Amino acid sequence: MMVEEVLHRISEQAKRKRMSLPDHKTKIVCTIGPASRSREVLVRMIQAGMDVARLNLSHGSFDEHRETIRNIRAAADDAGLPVTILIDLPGPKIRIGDLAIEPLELHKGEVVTLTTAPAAGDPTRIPVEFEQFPQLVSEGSIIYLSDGFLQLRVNEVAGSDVRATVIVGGPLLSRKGMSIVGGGGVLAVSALTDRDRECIDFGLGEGLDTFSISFIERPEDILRAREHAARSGKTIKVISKIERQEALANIDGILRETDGVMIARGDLGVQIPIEEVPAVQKRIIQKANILGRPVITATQMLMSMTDNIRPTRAEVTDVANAILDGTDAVMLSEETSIGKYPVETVAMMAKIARSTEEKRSSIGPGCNLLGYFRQGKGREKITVNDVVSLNVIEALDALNIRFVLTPTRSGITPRNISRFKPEAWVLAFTRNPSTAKFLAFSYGVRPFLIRSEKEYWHGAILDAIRDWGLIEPGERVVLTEGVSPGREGTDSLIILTVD
Ligand SMILES: Nc1ncnc2c1ncn2[C@@H]1O[C@H](COP(=O)(O)OP(=O)(O)OP(=O)(O)O)[C@@H](O)[C@H]1O
Ligand SMILES: CC(=O)C(=O)O
Ligand SMILES: [K+]
Ligand SMILES: [Mg+2]
Repeated sequence: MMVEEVLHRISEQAKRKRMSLPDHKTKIVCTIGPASRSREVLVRMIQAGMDVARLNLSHGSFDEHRETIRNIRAAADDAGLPVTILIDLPGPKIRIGDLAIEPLELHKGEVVTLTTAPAAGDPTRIPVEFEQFPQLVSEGSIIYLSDGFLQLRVNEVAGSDVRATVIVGGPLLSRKGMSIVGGGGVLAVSALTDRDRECIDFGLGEGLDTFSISFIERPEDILRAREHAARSGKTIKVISKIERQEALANIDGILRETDGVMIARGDLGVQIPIEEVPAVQKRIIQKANILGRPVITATQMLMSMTDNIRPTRAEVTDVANAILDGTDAVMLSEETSIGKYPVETVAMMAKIARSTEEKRSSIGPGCNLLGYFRQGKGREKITVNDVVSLNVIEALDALNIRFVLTPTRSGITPRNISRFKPEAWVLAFTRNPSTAKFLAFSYGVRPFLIRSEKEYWHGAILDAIRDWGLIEPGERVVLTEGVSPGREGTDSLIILTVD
């Protein structure tokens, strides 16, 4: 009965369309906003390759996001493809409020007033949604707006008003972020704010369990989020957004505690010298790969496609380089939330990913992860699971195998294989919906939800993939399994020839 049940479930997933896998393995995360929240656009984005829909709770109301969540679920059903929803928490970011006229054009040399007093309707005053703001700046402070695209220099502080001269002008939109350099004020707010807790409750209420925490400082910030969810009896998956200096100083502890990590280059590029971003990106990707944590490279990847149908060469190269560095996922922000070409941008991402992945082996690995584990430091701390994943990679290469089948509870086994960025697909079979959802962030992993007991998995899984037409008769596949009694996790691999 168990076997029938699993077959029924898997074939249900496959029946909608004859099972096919994408032509690329890099996962694509898209920020959903006014340009993309309709069911119709979402279906096309999913078909173009969107794996994860990101809702940035810094923007929009709970009601709006609730409707967007409904649309995403309906669109995923329409497309017959899985989509994971990521809730991005606002964090302690100082933002400007809603502008009376949008965009507000700031001109070089002009003097503007930023104010924490109600400024509604007065187009000459820019509201700031942070009461202590005037205390954080003083004459000479530099204020960066909108990820540093706009710059102001403070002339004077008068009560709740701050007057500043525009050094670098341009269009300003509502609710853009602000970053202050110089001024003596210290921003002493925890990475997990009260608003973040409300947003976690909102997400849990919508049946979601994957959250990204903005401006994480240290591992304790992750624990606070986990504890908050635990009060409602829930377990959550946390993606730590690395976007400030303190997080870089604590990166090893953060990576150990977190489920996944995002290189949030928008804020990071203002919080640290911008020229250090490329090296930081490579270092975080390497560390995340070693620990088998999925890593997302985010912000400005195809920025010019917000307005144009074609990206720049530099942007295409940036996406390709992040993939060669070993990123699991790439993310789109403005491009899909407010851009003119959300669907085309996703399709472009997918095209760059396919082409880059095809050439990865001839270009050579960005970081030598295999070497790390086979000699040097990785050798000392090696686990049984590490050894199994290394043996899987060896078998895939030596025998030219196209599929690894991994029954999994926590997702560790497919993630540990995926971190080597193999050419084979990792098909992960799990009974845990949360595990299946979170594997959407891992390179080259396709999760399937099953209901059967472990003993019945092998036959059922093989039957199902044969039915899908993914595997040719006579083809070899790798299957991982846990056989040690009383020990959790994978400790064995089998090389099976499909009849
Ligand atoms: N739900 C939304 N409603 C309206 N506009 C949105 C929404 N989500 C995103 N946007 C727009 O897209 C822009 C880019 O999105 P993004 O998620 O990068 O935000 P951000 O303001 O840079 O903040 P963060 O640092 O948290 O990412 C936002 O600044 C905003 O203008
Ligand atoms: C994504 C994000 O928060 C950033 O790039 O700053
Ligand atoms: K955010
Ligand atoms: Mg940010």
